[in-house]
Amino acid sequence: MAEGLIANRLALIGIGLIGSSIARAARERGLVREIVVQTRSPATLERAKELGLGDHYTLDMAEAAKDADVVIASVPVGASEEVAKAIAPALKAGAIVSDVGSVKMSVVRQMAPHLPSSVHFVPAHPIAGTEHSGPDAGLADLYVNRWCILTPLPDTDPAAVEKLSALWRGMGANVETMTPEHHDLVLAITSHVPHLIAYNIVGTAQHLGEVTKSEVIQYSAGGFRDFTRIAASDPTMWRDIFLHNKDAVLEMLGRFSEDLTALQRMIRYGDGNGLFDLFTRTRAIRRSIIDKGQDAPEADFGRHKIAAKAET
Ligand SMILES: NC(=O)c1ccc[n+]([C@@H]2O[C@H](COP(=O)([O-])OP(=O)(O)OC[C@H]3O[C@@H](n4cnc5c(N)ncnc54)[C@H](O)[C@@H]3O)[C@@H](O)[C@H]2O)c1
Ligand SMILES: O=C(O)C(=O)C[C@]1(C(=O)O)C=C[C@@H](O)C=C1
Repeated sequence: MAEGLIANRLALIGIGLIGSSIARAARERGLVREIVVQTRSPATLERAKELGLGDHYTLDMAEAAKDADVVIASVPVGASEEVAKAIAPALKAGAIVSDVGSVKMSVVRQMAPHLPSSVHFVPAHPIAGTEHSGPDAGLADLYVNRWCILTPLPDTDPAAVEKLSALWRGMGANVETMTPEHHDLVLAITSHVPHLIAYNIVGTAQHLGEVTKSEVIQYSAGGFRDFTRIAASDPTMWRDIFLHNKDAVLEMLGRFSEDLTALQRMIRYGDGNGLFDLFTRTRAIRRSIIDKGQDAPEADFGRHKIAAKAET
């Protein structure tokens, strides 16, 4: 295989923000020889063709998976089982099957039982995205210097894990491996709960606007705007994330609510020192995240801290 080439045929099931970013990055960096694009709507498939995202196009998942060395599902996590069932009969022996879902335990549960033992299943999650969706939203450099977490099962062939890692590294990502359980706990606090809070505060502001007939939304200042960018994210994707990472999200939300109540008390009882101390600590943490570069390889996922806390 030519230098830089990781696979001959890459099949992309789903060609939205994440799938089309993979297509663009893999093509631009010469990581695969051919790309097969699958999506369920003829209009999106036509758009993918216009954008030149692949070499072959189909609406049929099994047709796409046939003869592929690597198949990556980039669909809402709730559709994972449907994908596994559809592609399973068409997969060639030795193929790598992966995904990009924001939740990992549920994806493993949905997909693993349907995949033949002759293929290698290596679930993955690039920690990179935007609030936009669809094939036009993809970016060739979306994964550069971002983390991609792989959650292989204990009996997964290390060579397959290494091949998928090489593909993600080839797209510019830093690759980390962890268990699906640990992934779901970490992402609940770093990604899922923040999205829930953003969705919620926009809802609260809108409700307030309706009740008082004031202009809450119209005059929302920089803080609200910065804080709520992610509330514009895709409703299907986020509905599925919350339904499929229920336990970890509820665990982190419980902790968040307790901390919020503590803040509420400080305000109620005029505990200025308490507020000042907390804001001083959080400012230092937030600044260190920016200084380190959130996605730099040295950054720590805080996994030990979170795991230790969750076990208490
Ligand atoms: N958007 C992000 O920031 C981000 C980041 C990392 C991972 N992810 C994960 O990537 C996956 C795809 O997200 P995206 O942002 O590319 O979404 P998207 O909406 O841009 O694209 C979704 C694709 O999946 C297809 N699809 C939707 N429902 C389907 C179904 N029921 N059956 C088959 N195909 C279906 C759509 O036709 C489209 O091709 C999700 O699992 C999400 O959790 C998203
Ligand atoms: O930047 C954004 O818009 C994102 O929400 C990206 C983000 C995140 O929370 O960091 C969202 C979901 C993914 O699973 C991975 C990345």
